[in-house]
Amino acid sequence: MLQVNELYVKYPKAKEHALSNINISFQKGEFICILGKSGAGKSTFIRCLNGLQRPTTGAVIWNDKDLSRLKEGQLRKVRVEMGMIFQHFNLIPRLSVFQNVLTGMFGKRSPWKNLFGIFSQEEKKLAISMIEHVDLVGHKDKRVEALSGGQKQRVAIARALLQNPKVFLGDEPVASLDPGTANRIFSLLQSLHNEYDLLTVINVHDVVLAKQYATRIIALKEGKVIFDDLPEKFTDEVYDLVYK
Ligand SMILES: Nc1ncnc2c1ncn2[C@@H]1O[C@H](COP(=O)(O)OP(=O)(O)OP(=O)(O)O)[C@@H](O)[C@H]1O
Repeated sequence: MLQVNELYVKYPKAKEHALSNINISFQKGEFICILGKSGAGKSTFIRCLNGLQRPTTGAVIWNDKDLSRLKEGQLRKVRVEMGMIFQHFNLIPRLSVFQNVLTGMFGKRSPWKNLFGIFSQEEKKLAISMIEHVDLVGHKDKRVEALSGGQKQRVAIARALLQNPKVFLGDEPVASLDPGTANRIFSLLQSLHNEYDLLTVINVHDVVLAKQYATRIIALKEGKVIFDDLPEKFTDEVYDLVYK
């Protein structure tokens, strides 16, 4: 479904590659957690999957298209199929929950409709159903800046879902949340993953969360894959290898 071939990324002026020789195949239905120390390359990797980061060499193949060869306009279309959530939510703080969720449709509509905020009844209904899905109905008209971190991440999840994505990507989506809230967000992601039959790929610091929710764990160290297997195979010895 999504494939990474001989992927290398080197940032301008950096001495070392941020990612080296990554070869991975992802299948629909997998719930994958990416682990690794700070600076291991997790964020760079996840951003390569939807073309936010261009590889220096190598390919990211999505439905027979090599994303690294697409122009920015073509990439934007592909990104509609890949919902993404972030550590700092990337919402518009002064807009309401409802307005923020509606922006998830922007990639599919004409720019002038977006500019004037014109949405059909059907589009509005869909946005409301996503807000229900993430359990925020009572907060629909509140400004996002008035919400808690966990609620903000729920808004971001609803916005990403409104794109009707096939892939769900998360770049440290629970790093700013307390452990209980982080667990509830992962539980929500897991149930949406199952309901919408997605491929989910999430970077996470918390090994316990990864082992609880992932169907497959990939660990990076210094830009290389050093573990790619079932969560139960992620033993204490592997932990030491990854984090020491
Ligand atoms: N824009 C950039 N310019 C130069 N170097 C960068 C840039 N972004 C990341 N790097 C470097 O690339 C390497 C991988 O960074 P990346 O952010 O992908 O790691 P990470 O595993 O996501 O780290 P963290 O958990 O701290 O977010 C690091 O050495 C980092 O310093």
